[in-house]
Amino acid sequence: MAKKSLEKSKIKILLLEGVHQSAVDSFLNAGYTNIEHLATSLDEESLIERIRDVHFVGLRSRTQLTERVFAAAEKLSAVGCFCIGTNQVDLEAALSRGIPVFNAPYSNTRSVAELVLAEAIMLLRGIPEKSARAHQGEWLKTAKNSHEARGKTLGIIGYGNIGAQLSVLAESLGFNVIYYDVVTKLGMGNASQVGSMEELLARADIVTLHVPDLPSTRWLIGKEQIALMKDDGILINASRGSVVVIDDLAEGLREGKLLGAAIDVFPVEPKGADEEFTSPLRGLHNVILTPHIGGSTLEAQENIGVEVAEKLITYSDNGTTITSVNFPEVALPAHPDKHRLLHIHDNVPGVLSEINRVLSENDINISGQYLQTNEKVGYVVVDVDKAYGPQALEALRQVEHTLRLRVLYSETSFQD
Ligand SMILES: NC(=O)c1ccc[n+]([C@@H]2O[C@H](COP(=O)([O-])OP(=O)(O)OC[C@H]3O[C@@H](n4cnc5c(N)ncnc54)[C@H](O)[C@@H]3O)[C@@H](O)[C@H]2O)c1
Ligand SMILES: O=C(O)[C@H](O)COP(=O)(O)O
Repeated sequence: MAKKSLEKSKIKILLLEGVHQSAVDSFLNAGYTNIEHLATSLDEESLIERIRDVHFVGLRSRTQLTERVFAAAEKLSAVGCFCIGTNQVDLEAALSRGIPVFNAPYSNTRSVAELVLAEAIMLLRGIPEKSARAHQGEWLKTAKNSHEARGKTLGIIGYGNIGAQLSVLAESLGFNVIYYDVVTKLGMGNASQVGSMEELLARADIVTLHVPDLPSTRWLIGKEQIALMKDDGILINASRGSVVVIDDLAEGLREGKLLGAAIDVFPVEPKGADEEFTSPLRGLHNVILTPHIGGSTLEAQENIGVEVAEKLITYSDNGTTITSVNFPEVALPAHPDKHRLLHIHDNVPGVLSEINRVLSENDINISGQYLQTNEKVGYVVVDVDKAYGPQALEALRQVEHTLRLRVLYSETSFQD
């Protein structure tokens, strides 16, 4: 009887944090029907219980995939972050188990850029305070501390996908744009790169942060950096809560050094809608506080749902790891009527020749082969003629340094 891959209906997919329905629809359209779709995140213990028989997990920025969670996730094949950031996932723990992690690096950049631009204008006009007072029946009609955006300098720290998109939108409104990045980057439009963060802090009327969460960006902006900013400067952070020392920012605002701030991400964020949000910034004038919604637009979420689901489906169906954030990137064109072996191993010399020795000893003809490695892991995709016995697969599993072997039988797809 012809060998069959695990039926798609048996491949279990767990989607957390209200991942958009577009992801569910993509899986269903591709034949994957065993989907659990939760509106919330799960804490570590609950996740450990729920993830044991899960093949693919999808999450957003709140769910922590720790070493303990990966240790419990015996069947986990791949992770989809339905967002940009992947700092919530222990990427090393995933890699050491041969599990690729995917994300959506572009789908919500526009949403963040638009929000930041809107906040910059609101803060330049003192709208948060004026609006709050009006709600209380007061009429704060004054031009004091109110400024046009035109001609102001917007300083972008981190000129990646979001920073660069923001740069274009901001210039079209009349901002002068300067940016600081650890990498030398060509500016969009007339934006110009400055040589140091200190220079940017000193020159910008509004400083906005768009760096990833890295050891080098932890607490990047604290007392010392705020002191370097212009008097009446404005700080916006929609990157990660670990980038700004929030107590120092609160002090800068209370003392009147800064005119205002807009903060979307916090060092500690509530785990759900029923947990109180606490922050030293609560109650301060001219401060916009938002609950980590920079990328939360229907447009972005719908696009992210499709983008990441497709990456997981493609990996499940044919082993493609292109755009994975932690894995060697491999895409081998399909060879009709061949079986596909996906061999994931520690990146040490000699594994590929050992795999080929096993294939040769078992008289298995290779139709196509592609190997990619990163510092830790090697990933080889081999398309082979169908005739071989179970002992060949077992021998491949026994190759020293093997982390994982998957077989995609040509009739359908996927096996363990
Ligand atoms: N608030 C939200 O809802 C929301 C939504 C999307 C993304 N984000 C966050 O926004 C951030 C930026 O996202 P992106 O897609 O633009 O990332 P990106 O990777 O495209 O760009 C990040 C840039 O920061 C630069 N950088 C790294 N370290 C730096 C440092 N110490 N100083 C200056 N520059 C540095 C990099 O070189 C890169 O150009 C990420 O932290 C992401 O998680 C938040
Ligand atoms: O990394 C991201 O894309 C943002 O932080 C958005 O995360 P979210 O999907 O949890 O809103």
